[in-house]
Amino acid sequence: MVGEPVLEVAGLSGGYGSIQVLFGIDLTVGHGETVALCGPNGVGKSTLVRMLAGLNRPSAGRISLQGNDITTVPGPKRVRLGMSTVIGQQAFGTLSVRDNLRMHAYPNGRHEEKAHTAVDGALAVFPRLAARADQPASTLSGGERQMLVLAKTLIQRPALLVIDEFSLGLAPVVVGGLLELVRRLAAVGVATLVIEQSVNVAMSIADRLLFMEHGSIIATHTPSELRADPDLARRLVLGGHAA
Ligand SMILES: Nc1ncnc2c1ncn2[C@@H]1O[C@H](COP(=O)(O)OP(=O)(O)OP(=O)(O)O)[C@@H](O)[C@H]1O
Repeated sequence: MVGEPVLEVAGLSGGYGSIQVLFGIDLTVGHGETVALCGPNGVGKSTLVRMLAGLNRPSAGRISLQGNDITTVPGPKRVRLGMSTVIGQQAFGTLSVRDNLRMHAYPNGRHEEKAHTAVDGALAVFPRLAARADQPASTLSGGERQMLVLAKTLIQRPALLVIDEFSLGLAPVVVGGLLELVRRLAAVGVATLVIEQSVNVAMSIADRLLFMEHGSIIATHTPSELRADPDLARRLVLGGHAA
């Protein structure tokens, strides 16, 4: 790991009512580190993200953010403590791209001039968004909407960024641009946890890949370990379906 953990999850369990989905998840993400969580459909990746975001309560275990126990802290307060969660491509459709970004620039007592600079800085990273700055967010394509969500995180500068379904449904060229942004965020110290179906995409971005099966993390590997043993990656991705 690079540096001290920004996110520390210990023994996290839980699910939906009487249905248990997660069974004792342990993981850490360090300062400037990018960790990818991979695994077949239905193993509990999104459930874990929902618990990190404060949308679902775990039945057991602990979540710490920068040394603070946030297990029972409500979602909005987690944002104030430095966690930014990207779940779906949320945006306010009727507002323009620029106004969507402005909404994230005003909190934390920033004055207007600083907010403008933050918005312009985020738009400069995404020329496609800059060209559409005055268009309603509802008119953006899926990839452009993902860019908008990530541009917001550039403004927020979270300590921890959690991205669900990082590349789902996006063209490779768009994914390439998003990978570049996550690398930039890592370079300025942001800890990132990405949920990613494609092991190839995960290997191109992550320092470590965690593989889940049936609500547990069953393996942790670096990209170089996986490149050295392509069969290992295949077995982990296929999970219980491997021959
Ligand atoms: N609201 C819910 N109520 C009951 N069960 C749910 C609910 N949401 C998800 N589940 C179940 O929890 C399990 C884990 O789902 P989850 O969405 O976390 O998996 P995932 O690993 O993110 O899958 P995918 O890659 O397909 O998105 C699945 O069996 C799913 O059917």
